[in-house]
Amino acid sequence: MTMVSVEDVTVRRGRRTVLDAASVQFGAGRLAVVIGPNGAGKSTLLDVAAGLLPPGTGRVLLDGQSLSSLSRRELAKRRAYLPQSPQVDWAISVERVVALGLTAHLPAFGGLPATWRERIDLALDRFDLVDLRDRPATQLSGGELARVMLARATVGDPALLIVDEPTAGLDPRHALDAARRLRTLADGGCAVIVALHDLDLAARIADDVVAMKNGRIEAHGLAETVLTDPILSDLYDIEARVSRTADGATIRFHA
Ligand SMILES: Nc1ncnc2c1ncn2[C@@H]1O[C@H](COP(=O)(O)OP(=O)(O)OP(=O)(O)O)[C@@H](O)[C@H]1O
Repeated sequence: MTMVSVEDVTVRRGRRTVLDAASVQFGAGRLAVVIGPNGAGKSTLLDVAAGLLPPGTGRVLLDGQSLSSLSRRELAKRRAYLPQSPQVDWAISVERVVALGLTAHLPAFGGLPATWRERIDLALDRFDLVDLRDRPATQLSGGELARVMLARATVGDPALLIVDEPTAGLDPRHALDAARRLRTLADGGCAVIVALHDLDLAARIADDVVAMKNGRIEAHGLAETVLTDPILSDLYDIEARVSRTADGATIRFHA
């Protein structure tokens, strides 16, 4: 079943068209990576798919229902969204930040049910945060905070997870680890949409790739059909060479 369907969506910012008649579908149990140069419109597409930016024209459906018809709580229960460079504005413990990811699922009043505590423990463990649970989130390194935000986004087991550059600032071990977690979530049935600049990582984890440039979707489909020399060379205006490896591909650019 298709989870998210972006249908002929155009978004304008001022006089500029930053998303131009974009149509693409994201399926349950699949991990789609959105690639493209700076300013291509990746974050705009993610914002539209997350229901955070209303399309100027066109529509976005989640399991056949228009996103604009869903209540904010219903949307928050079903999809999690993690923006590029998220911030924490005041001192709050790591554990509390992760617990915020459950807000839409919890009763509006009363204590935290025990089952949800287990979920928080699991999320902390998954992202290697157990030792940091009582630390103020304002006192973490950029990479530690990125892991906390991934834990928050995934603690409620969303059906749709949208993540903008989740590995920026992560060291190689934690970047690979975060990418594997996203892969595992997709394998468990979640529709995962990730914007990534790291194309080698994209080749490792993606089922599908959406290639964007100048607000347009230039190509989309199975990762191996999009991550090719001609498509990447056109996309980035620099010669690209893709070498297939056992667990994905290595992509090199030549000036
Ligand atoms: N709030 C805004 N007002 C006006 N223009 C904007 C706004 N946000 C984004 N844009 C423009 O829209 C275009 C697409 O931006 P977007 O953030 O979607 O690109 P991106 O592919 O995610 O880029 P990057 O790889 O640099 O994160 C860019 O040209 C950007 O300057």
